[in-house]
Amino acid sequence: MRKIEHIGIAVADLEKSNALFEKLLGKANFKTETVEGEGVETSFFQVGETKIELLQATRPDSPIAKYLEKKSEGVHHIAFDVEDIHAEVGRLKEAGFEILNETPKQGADNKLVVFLHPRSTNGVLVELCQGE
Ligand SMILES: CC[C@@H](C(=O)O)C(=O)SCCNC(=O)CCNC(=O)[C@H](O)C(C)(C)COP(=O)(O)OP(=O)(O)OC[C@H]1O[C@@H](n2cnc3c(N)ncnc32)[C@H](O)[C@@H]1OP(=O)(O)O
Ligand SMILES: [Co+2]
Repeated sequence: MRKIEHIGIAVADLEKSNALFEKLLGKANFKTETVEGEGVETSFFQVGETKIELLQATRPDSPIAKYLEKKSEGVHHIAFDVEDIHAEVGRLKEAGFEILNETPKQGADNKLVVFLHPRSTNGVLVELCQGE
C-alpha cells in the first residue's frame, strides 16, 4: 500500500456538504462524478497527496443510503492506493482478511477498486484502489 488515496465521507446532501468542505478546506472541489455501479454521486477535494471523497446516495439500495439509515453522516471508508490490486487481494486474503469483491470493480476516476469487510478490519471499511 503506497498512500492513503482518499477518505470517503457519507453525506446526505452533496450540495450542502460541498459548501461546508469548501469553507473548511479553503478551496473548491476539483471534480464531481457519478458512479452508477455503486449508486453514488461523489465530489473530490485534493488535500496534499490525498483526497476527500464526499459520497451521496443516488438510489435507496446504495451502500451509502443503507449506511445513513443505520448510522449518521461521517467517515465511511479509507482508500489505499495499491500498485497491483490482484497481488494485494491475494496477500490480504492469505492473511485472513475478508474480501468483499475479489474481482475488482469500477470506481471513480476509472480506478479498479476492492473492499474489505469492516468486521475483519477493526470496524473500518477499507478500499483498495489501483489507478490507470
Ligand atoms: C465512488 C466509487 C468508490 C470509489 O471509487 O471510491 C467508492 O468509494 S463506493 C463507496 C460505496 N460502496 C461501498 O461501500 C461498497 C462496499 N460496501 C459494502 O459492500 C457494504 O456497505 C458492507 C460494508 C458489506 C455493509 O453492507 P451490509 O452488510 O448490507 O450492511 P449492514 O448495514 O447490514 O452492515 C453490516 C455490518 O457492517 C457495519 N458497517 C456497514 N458499513 C460500514 C462502514 N462503512 N464502516 C464501518 N462499518 C460498517 C454495520 O454497522 C454492521 O455492523 P454490525 O451492526 O456490528 O453487524
Ligand atoms: Co472510495
